[in-house]
Amino acid sequence: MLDVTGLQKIYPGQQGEVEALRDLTFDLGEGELACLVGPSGCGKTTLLKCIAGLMRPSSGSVVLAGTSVTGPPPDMAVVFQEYGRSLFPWLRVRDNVELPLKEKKLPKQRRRELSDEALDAVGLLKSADAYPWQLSGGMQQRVAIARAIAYEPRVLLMDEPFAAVDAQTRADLEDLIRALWKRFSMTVLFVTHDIDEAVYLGQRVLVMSSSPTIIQDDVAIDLPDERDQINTRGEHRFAELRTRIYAEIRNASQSGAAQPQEAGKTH
Ligand SMILES: Nc1ncnc2c1ncn2[C@@H]1O[C@H](COP(=O)(O)OP(=O)(O)OP(=O)(O)O)[C@@H](O)[C@H]1O
Repeated sequence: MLDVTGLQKIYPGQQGEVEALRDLTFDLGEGELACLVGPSGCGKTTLLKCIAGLMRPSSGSVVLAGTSVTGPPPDMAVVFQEYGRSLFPWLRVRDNVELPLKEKKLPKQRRRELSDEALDAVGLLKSADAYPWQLSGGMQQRVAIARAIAYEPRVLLMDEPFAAVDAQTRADLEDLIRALWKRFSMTVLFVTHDIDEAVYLGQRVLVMSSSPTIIQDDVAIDLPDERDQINTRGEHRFAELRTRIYAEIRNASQSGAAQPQEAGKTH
């Protein structure tokens, strides 16, 4: 579904070049929910921008459903961390959600159906006529998620989307993402620096090394599919998985890039 092969990104700089990504290779199957974690500054955002077609890699390729990504693909949506900057304050909630659908040139009635369904799915149908600034941070992020879902993407990319909300809201949004992923059968790539969040959400966690970056490990999350904030996080297996990933990230931060794992290898 999504194939990333040999991805490298070098930024030019006044004090020399920065090799943000060295050699990233992995693939996501249709309908998979994978999380990507790594130490601060390892290139998570850079990778997501390359996958979303917002930035050209220096070498390597991103292929979505057999087509090379050279610009924003039509069936991909992205949710960024900064919901405050991603919503237009002068547009009501519904108009924010429908804006990309207008760009898709969908007729008015279809736009309304999709925005109703998406706002209902995130529990905000009653706030459709409010302005973003009248809503809490968590509600604004739900609007951004509704906007992404209404677009009916095959692939949803999320870049640390819950970093700026409080712990309880974050837990609710995590459960919302898993519910939406099941309901809309999307392929989801979720970037986070929070290891517990990655283990709780994902079917798979890709661990990035420190910069210059490779995929250091690809961990299958063999927890039951039905997840629950209290019971799942209390499971012995949850603790084992988080400890393993935590140790890898700490080692990566201390020692720099490690040798790459075989692409797609799981444990
Ligand atoms: N436009 C740019 N020009 C030069 N260097 C850049 C640019 N954008 C990012 N970098 C560098 O590339 C590396 C990766 O940055 P990136 O923002 O992708 O990492 P990140 O993992 O998302 O960071 P964080 O965890 O702090 O959000 C960093 O060393 C950063 O300084």
